[in-house]
Amino acid sequence: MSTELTDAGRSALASAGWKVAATHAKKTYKFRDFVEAFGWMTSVALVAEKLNHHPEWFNVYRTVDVTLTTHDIGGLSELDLSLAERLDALASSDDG
Ligand SMILES: C[C@H](O)[C@H](O)[C@H]1CNC2=NC(N)=NC(=O)C2=N1
Repeated sequence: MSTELTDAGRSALASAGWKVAATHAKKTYKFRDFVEAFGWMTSVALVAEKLNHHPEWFNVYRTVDVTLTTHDIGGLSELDLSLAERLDALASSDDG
């Protein structure tokens, strides 16, 4: 069973630009074009498989809306914070 995210963890998500709600966190990523968006999603897919924790997302052209939540606790867990950190790191490594 995952552990519920602490208040400090919630603050960390908010500071990183995530919109934090009671049961989930959301962020919109915007890339240069569809290929960059989809490339990022492909990298994220491999990380998500490794973590066994997967984003809920919606892609239109160069925009990806992401929601993070942990089903087995019906809310945010430490796994969501770990995944968020990976998503942000992969998105900033796409900058150049
Ligand atoms: C059985 C398997 O461990 C679970 O379904 C995993 C897979 N990926 C998951 N991803 C997310 N975001 N939340 C989960 O609770 C979750 N659970």
